[in-house]
Amino acid sequence: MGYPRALTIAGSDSGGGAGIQADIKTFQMLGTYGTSVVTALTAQDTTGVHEVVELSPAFVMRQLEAVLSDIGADAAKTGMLASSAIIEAVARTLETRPELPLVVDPVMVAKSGDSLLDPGAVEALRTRLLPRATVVTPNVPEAQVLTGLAVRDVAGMQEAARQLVAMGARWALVKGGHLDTGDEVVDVLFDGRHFELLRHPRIRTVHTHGTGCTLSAAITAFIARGFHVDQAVRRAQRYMQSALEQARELGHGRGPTNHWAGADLEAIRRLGSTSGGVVPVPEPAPTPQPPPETWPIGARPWLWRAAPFVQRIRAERPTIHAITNLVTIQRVASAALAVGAAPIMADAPQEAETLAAASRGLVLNIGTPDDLHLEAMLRAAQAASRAGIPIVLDPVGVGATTLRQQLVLRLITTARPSAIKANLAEGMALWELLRARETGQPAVEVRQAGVEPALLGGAPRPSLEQIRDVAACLARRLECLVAITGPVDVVSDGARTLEVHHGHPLMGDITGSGCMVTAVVAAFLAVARPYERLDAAAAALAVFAIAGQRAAGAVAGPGTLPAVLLDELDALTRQPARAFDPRLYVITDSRRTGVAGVVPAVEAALRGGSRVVQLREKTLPTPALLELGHALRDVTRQYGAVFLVNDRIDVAKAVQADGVHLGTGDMPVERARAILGPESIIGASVESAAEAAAAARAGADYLGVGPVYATMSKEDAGAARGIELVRQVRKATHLPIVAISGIDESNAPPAIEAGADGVAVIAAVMGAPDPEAAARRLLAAVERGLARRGLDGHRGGDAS
Ligand SMILES: Cc1ncc(COP(=O)(O)OP(=O)(O)O)c(N)n1
Ligand SMILES: Cc1nc(C(=O)O)sc1CCOP(=O)(O)O
Ligand SMILES: [Mg+2]
Repeated sequence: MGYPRALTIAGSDSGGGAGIQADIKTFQMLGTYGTSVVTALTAQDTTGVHEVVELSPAFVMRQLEAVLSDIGADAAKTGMLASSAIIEAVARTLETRPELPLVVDPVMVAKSGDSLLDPGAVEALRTRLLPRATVVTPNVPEAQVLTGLAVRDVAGMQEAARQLVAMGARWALVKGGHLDTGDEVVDVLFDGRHFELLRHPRIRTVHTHGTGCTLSAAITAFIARGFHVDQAVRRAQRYMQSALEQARELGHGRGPTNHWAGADLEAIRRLGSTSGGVVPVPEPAPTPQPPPETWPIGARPWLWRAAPFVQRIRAERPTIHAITNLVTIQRVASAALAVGAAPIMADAPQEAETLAAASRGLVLNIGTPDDLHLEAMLRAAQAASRAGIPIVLDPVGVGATTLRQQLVLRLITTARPSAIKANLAEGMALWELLRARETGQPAVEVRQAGVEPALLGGAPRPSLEQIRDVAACLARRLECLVAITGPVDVVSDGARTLEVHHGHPLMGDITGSGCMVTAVVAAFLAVARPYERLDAAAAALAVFAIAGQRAAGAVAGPGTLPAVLLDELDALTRQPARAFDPRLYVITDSRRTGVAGVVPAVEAALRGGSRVVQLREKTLPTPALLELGHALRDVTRQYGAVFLVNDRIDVAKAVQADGVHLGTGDMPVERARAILGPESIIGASVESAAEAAAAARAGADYLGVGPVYATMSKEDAGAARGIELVRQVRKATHLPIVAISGIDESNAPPAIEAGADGVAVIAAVMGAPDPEAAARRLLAAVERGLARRGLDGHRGGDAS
């Protein structure tokens, strides 16, 4: 494997603290091979910029072509670009590499106050580079110049970020160091839909020369290594904080930051010593590859997972605008309709923008790539992109012709889809196409190690592991979900990869099943929250595959399959399985509420958003338990929540609860399943990864993982194990996990970030003076944890 490659296009700082020099040092430190295109030379030191010599735009272009055509790049950044002519040269060359992630650091003024960009060049920066930027990283003064806004506070930074994204940048990171926000610096990260406020302590140092260059170089390095933009930004900020903290005195003015931050200086020193021997240069850090997730084979957990999305689709009836091929147009419309969405099949370019902007999801299927469809797709894509509407791209037959390849590249760069749904051949062709564009070689000549030989020349079908790898690599490259469908469907966001083991071979014998599933994915994404998108896409694939499986079992052949498939899709989504939404799981305790207070407290928790309730009463006599059970069953049904009984299978059956929760000393899961049947929900308590794996094998549907923190509610709970227990169990299973014991609003987010899907509580809700408000606050805390985990791109733990 070669090195991840990071390219900087910037000016030289003879003082070495900023510009090209800072970038290359940062690239090297962060495990990437750095290359450079110099735009200007500055005679500069820590006291200021003494003279600037610009290079000719033609020579800048020459350098850029040299680097890209030979070494290539996995990510690039721009820094000081000096003039509009240089910006134009850079923009024109980068147009030929639309897939190359680009970090634009809009350098205008040095820390010393000296200008580094012609005033006339700001417009070129705005119109030629911002639309090409994967992420733009202005500080407050730069954001003001680019947007014309007066930025005085965080709200102003948010507005500036919004405008920068409206100008075409995919992400905007507006850095707040210049604002007076006390001991804390707040940076704003915006992806066109959601703001993240990234807070970090202000480091009081004068040695800040090159901070902007270093941060943007670090972001570039992490993107080159395969991190999502948001992960790259967070990691880059951590590096930047250390570089500032560890800055040392150098020169007579504002000294540079310490690019060695975090390095093993002893090892580096030994490199040059005669006595210590040569220390091998460490291998660049491999792209993080968290273990793949495989969902259980059974359909039930998938249907639960899909249920919240299905319920939302049925309730909200999202409009899905589909521009699709002529062969399958009717099937695509029917599939969207069957899951409860409202399809609009419109391909006239004149109305494409209006309809796309008025929809909740856009399907772009390139199967009929004539001029009409092409123009309609581009117009709709841009409108949807601007409005933040999820776009699902189906690159039908992308390997077949250059026309389709060019169209896909244009759509990817101008529209930035939320998801790409491809079959295996298309996924492979896309991968090859991107590699080829990056190295400047014709696609057919790209033959590298790994999965690629298998893509070409009729080689055997790649293994599931290789397909997962391709999906994850494509997702990282394209910053979107990538689903590759086949006997096993694989979907990845670049960090997490899920598999769906459903479907039926007969599905391959009907025209347009791939096109249909694309519309279903669009409907699910239309109602998904940002951090749910991977799960939503996987659930869409699963629902479609399960419908296909059921339909195939009921028909004589492929002729009748499409009709029965639509019936199954309709049935599965019209009366969805009860959603098992484990985010807030509330457990009763009449010792806290009084027996008469149990139902009112549970009802308040349900109003506050809890969707799972467990009857756990260790001391009540059975008749009282039955009475409470009946009442709780009724109230939970009213709220569409799941109702479970602790320990007592007999009581669960008698009151027609949805299932039971069992501990290690209770009825074994297999025996409970035999008694309760396949549709009941059975939860199991586990205290280790081994117990989790055993419970999953035994057929548990979810796991209660604890004790996480200390509790007053269970006398025989063992010693608190902390969130590490959640992390370990998460690694061992793909079942839904609820963290339990001592959970409250303040400590719920870390448990969720460690991999739990929800929290199970007694005291935090049933012991609260206002259980409704307490439930609402706790659910919000869980949501915060889920959102953070979603942004980190994986289910629990830090993969790097
Ligand atoms: C969601 C959830 N997780 C764990 C438990 C504990 O069950 P168990 O270990 O059987 O202990 P008791 O609750 O029976 O004392 C639970 N009840 N719920
Ligand atoms: C029922 C239960 N089971 C636990 C386990 O560790 O398995 S801890 C616990 C009590 C949870 O109550 P609270 O939210 O008040 O701490
Ligand atoms: Mg028990």
